[in-house]
Amino acid sequence: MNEEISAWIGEARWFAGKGREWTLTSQRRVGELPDPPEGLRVAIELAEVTYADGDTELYQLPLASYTEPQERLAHALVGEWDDDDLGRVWVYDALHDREAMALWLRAFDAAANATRGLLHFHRIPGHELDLEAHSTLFSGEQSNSSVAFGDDALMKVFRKVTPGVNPDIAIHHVLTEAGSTHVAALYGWLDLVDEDTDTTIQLAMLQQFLRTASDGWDLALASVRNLFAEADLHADEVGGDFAGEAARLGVALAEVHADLAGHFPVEQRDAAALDALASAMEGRLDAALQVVPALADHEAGLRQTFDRLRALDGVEVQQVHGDLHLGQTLRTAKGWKIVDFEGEPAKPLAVRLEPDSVWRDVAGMIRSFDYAPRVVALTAGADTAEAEQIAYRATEWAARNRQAFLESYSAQRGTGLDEAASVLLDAYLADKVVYEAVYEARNRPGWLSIPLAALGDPA
Ligand SMILES: Nc1ncnc2c1ncn2[C@@H]1O[C@H](COP(=O)(O)OP(=O)(O)O)[C@@H](O)[C@H]1O
Ligand SMILES: O=P(O)(O)O[C@H]1O[C@H](CO)[C@@H](O[C@H]2O[C@H](CO)[C@@H](O)[C@H](O)[C@H]2O)[C@H](O)[C@H]1O
Repeated sequence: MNEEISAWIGEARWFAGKGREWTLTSQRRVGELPDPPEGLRVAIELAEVTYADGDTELYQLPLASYTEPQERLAHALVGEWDDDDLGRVWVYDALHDREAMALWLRAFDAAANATRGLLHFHRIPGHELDLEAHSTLFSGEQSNSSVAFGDDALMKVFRKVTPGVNPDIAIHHVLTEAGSTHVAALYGWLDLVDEDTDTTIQLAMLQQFLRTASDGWDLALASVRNLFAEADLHADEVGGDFAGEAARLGVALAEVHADLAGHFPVEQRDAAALDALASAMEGRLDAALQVVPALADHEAGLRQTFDRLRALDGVEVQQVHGDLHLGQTLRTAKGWKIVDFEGEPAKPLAVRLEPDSVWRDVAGMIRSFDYAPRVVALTAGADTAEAEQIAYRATEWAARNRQAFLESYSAQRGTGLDEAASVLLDAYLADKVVYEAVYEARNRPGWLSIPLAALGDPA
């Protein structure tokens, strides 16, 4: 059984340890969903993975064990073994299984704030769940697993879990209660509460499903393709101009930042904190240079950018998104929504809840405005003459949308981009480019030229 579970984890999209040496060091059942039909058990298990260097990670595995094989779930089979209680069982990834997901939804609905053993189901009043809705598991490269229930609700099951507050739930909770129009409303969440060890692990989040929304990244790519198809026109002249949307995104982000500032602590950090921030950025550059040697051509300029932080007196910090890019935005008929407030998955939970500068989020979005035209240009396959023209237009598209976004963000916030803010923004932009260079080298080497191009010509 352990080998089958290990093989399945190793292949899973959400497993963060691909390419590293690891073993499954423990697995425990922490709860079962109530009222299953005869011949089915839906259990939530936690699997501990230990890496060769001693690091450990905990993964959530919701498993549906049937006493009969289920042909319809053949694609989601984890394994087949003898179980102490049920005898021979066929075990499937429960998220693919409509029967199992219906039980999960009913458990959320059963009673406000019900407790089932260690599992605590929390509900926010005000929305009646559609219990007849069929579940559909989202496909795609995601860190977690999301399941839609008809067009009513979306449940995100966190895969890599750690004790403590999950920022995605905490932030959605606060913004929902604040009546923010820029997030999908939170309907509920599931905690695993271990009173013996006094720890809580947040396992899942149930929220409004934005069924008709379009992904911001896809919309941006469509706009760029429109521009590239019109050889003689400029970004402001083609039908698919994105600047209006970029401006609306700026307003949405400023409003979200204002709501977050109203409900989480806002702190003033001194010059020593800025020194530490600059050192952290330099440290990330040092590590990145080992992975992407081409960064060495830009090292001096990057170090100067980080160093400029040390000349500032202080910085205001607050709760931010932490990992913002166009792929975390959804355009609905009613405006832009921002999703996935989990922060950078690679960072520990406690760090992700630490306040940061709003300019980190602004930098994240600006990087996306640079990526979109360059991604289209990379796949355009143009000859040399055309490539020059396309590169020019890519720069034009990025600059136009960056400006529209920044202007509307600053206007909504009521503060312009003063000198201190420019220094911060430049540092966060540089830090993100360094992060992206490593990300692309590891995950999409064909796209490494995108962050490198953002650093300009080598010094
Ligand atoms: N409330 C929602 N309604 C519809 N789609 C959503 C909603 N929230 C997120 N999504 C989409 O689901 C996918 C995964 O969401 P995300 O929060 O980024 O998950 P992950 O943590 O797994 O990266 C993304 O494509 C996102 O656009
Ligand atoms: O969505 P995640 O939190 O998993 O973020 C990671 O993957 C992103 C890619 O999907 C990556 O974003 C980079 O590529 C995007 C285009 O695919 C681009 O819009 C972003 O600006 C760029 O940073 C992100 O960096 C990484 O953390």
